[in-house]
Amino acid sequence: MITLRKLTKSFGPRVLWRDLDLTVEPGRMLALVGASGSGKTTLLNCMGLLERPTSGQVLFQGTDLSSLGPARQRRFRRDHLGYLFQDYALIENATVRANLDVARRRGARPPGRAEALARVGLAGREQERVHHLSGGEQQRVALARLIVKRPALVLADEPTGALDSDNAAMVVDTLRQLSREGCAVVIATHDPAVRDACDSTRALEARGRPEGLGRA
Ligand SMILES: Nc1ncnc2c1ncn2[C@@H]1O[C@H](COP(=O)(O)OP(=O)(O)OP(=O)(O)O)[C@@H](O)[C@H]1O
Repeated sequence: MITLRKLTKSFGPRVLWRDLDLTVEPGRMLALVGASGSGKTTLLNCMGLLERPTSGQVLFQGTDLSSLGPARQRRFRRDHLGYLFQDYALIENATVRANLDVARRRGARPPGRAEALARVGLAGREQERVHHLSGGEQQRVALARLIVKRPALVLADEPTGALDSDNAAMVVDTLRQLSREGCAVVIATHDPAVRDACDSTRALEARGRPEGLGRA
């Protein structure tokens, strides 16, 4: 379970969000929505410890992640966190197999590589180089990487933004399957179909101007 407590993020005088409280339980999918620039990516990055909030806490299974030292933060990312991006974020000049092996944890239980690839419709494609695959196939590799990793928390940033409807449905179905297996899933999205497939929605407000300046 991940809990945000009174989380605030500012860039200079500009407050993106203030005193945000949020909990995502295992087995649940949350859609983060809001206008472009409302801070969805920044919020995911704070949850994934890629960025520091200005104030507040990010609690994972009761531990305040922002209070951990760099080594324990790295371990959290390695052991518990899975990311899914619009641009796939794979090692492009490596094989499908190598991309999955990076994620697989030592001593991990099945599903293994072959089963994960079968689940995303890429059975037998282990030896292919990622840069030879289509965009939709690359996102399927990224999904297979999540399946072999089985993270407790998946943060997905516009994961269907560049995909056709079949591949988008594969993304939603796979994230739903991961949530059924106990994962907490947070998806930043502009896609109403993805939002509707989630259990709940959190809308971030667009706050274009520095606080205290009022409306034009
Ligand atoms: N390091 C930074 N320094 C200053 N401003 C930043 C920084 N990172 C993000 N921002 C600003 O914060 C705002 C929120 O950005 P963010 O990418 O989180 O929005 P978003 O809701 O994900 O947008 P989109 O839907 O277009 O992806 C933007 O105006 C962006 O320019």
